[in-house]
Amino acid sequence: MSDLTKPVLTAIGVISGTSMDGIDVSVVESDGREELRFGPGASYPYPAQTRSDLQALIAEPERALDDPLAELEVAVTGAHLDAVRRFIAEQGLDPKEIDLVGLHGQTVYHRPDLRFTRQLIDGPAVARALGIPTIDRFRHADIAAGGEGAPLAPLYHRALAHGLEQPLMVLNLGGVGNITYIDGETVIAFDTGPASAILDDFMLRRLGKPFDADGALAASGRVHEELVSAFMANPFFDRPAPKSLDRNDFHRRAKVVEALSDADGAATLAAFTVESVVAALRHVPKQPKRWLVTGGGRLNQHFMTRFRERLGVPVETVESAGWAGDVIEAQTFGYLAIRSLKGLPLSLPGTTGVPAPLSGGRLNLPKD
Ligand SMILES: Nc1ncnc2c1ncn2[C@@H]1O[C@H](COP(=O)(O)OP(=O)(O)OP(=O)(O)O)[C@@H](O)[C@H]1O
Ligand SMILES: CC(=O)N[C@H]1[C@@H]2OC[C@@H](O2)[C@@H](O)[C@@H]1O[C@H](C)C(=O)O
Repeated sequence: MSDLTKPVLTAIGVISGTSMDGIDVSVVESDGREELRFGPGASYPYPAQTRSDLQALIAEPERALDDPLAELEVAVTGAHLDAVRRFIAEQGLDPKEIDLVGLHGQTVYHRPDLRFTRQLIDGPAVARALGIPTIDRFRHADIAAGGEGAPLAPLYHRALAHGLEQPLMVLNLGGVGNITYIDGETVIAFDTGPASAILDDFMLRRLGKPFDADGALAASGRVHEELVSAFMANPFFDRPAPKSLDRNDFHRRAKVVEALSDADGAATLAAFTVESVVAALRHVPKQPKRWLVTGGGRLNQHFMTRFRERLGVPVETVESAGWAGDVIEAQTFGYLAIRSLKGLPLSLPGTTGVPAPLSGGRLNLPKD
């Protein structure tokens, strides 16, 4: 095992996001503060059976409250282990040079109001199998302290944004949307509302497709403005930050588009997402000078066009700042693993609502 007390560590970060499209893996080198270099990243799909078992669980996620989900956790952990092994082999990395692996795991149910969050991953098993220390359970300490437990990417966004013009808004369009507002020492973050997940579920239901490629269907439809207004009347959008969401929080309400055509339904759901992002401006002190968009939703041209029309300041993908949009979340959990090991905060009052800056994560040594 390497010397974990050295100032700069090399970590592999691993996450499977709420859209469950696969496992993202990336490598970062950092002192846990501003010093930051990132290497390659890659994504590995779940085995089909694991993915469909996860999808079945997500349809009734409250099961996670009293079911240990042991079998599914073994499958998810195995898929993570395979992904890390493949990544190390494909990238020609020397396992001895990897100090730490940060394992976010697969979120299956997130209910901060119940002080409950569940990510499937067995960090100790991965540490033993790889012979490398791992960090898992990134959200637990935050939730236990009364925080939202999410989003956790903001402190990584702050490190990336060092030296860029501010105030800067980073928007992650994953299954759920979340923003990080960065203005010097001020960091404000929260989940904005639905993003890709409601549109993905609609596409699957209506057309058997996993998502609306490039936003083409949404762009071809007509927005049902009354439904958008009714949706935006939800008190969530006025609720001050911090706030976080479960993947399925808006699904029942989004079913109101059921009577619309495929194109109009997609256009209306996309408009929900766009308006919920615009509503984020209610909860930040200044107008951002620039928005940088990450997450799979940045590839949806329709979203990007509508944001540019609605936000009135430059809106670009994170690639325009040299960041790697496909693996930024994996990098996040590599960086946060290093911070966890050093006892540095993973969340702040402005990012998750914890009473004071708080560290977290569980360290699993290979020989425990
Ligand atoms: N070419 C594309 N056109 C339109 N949408 C796309 C495209 N590629 C990906 N997406 C959208 O991005 C989604 C995946 O985004 P991402 O990988 O950021 O989600 P995630 O990391 O699982 O979510 P979260 O951040 O909520 O955990 C897909 O489900 C799809 O909706
Ligand atoms: C509980 C959970 O897994 N939340 C995810 C999800 O996906 C996007 C948004 O909702 C964000 O809150 C979070 O992920 C990112 C990586 C975060 O913690 O910053």
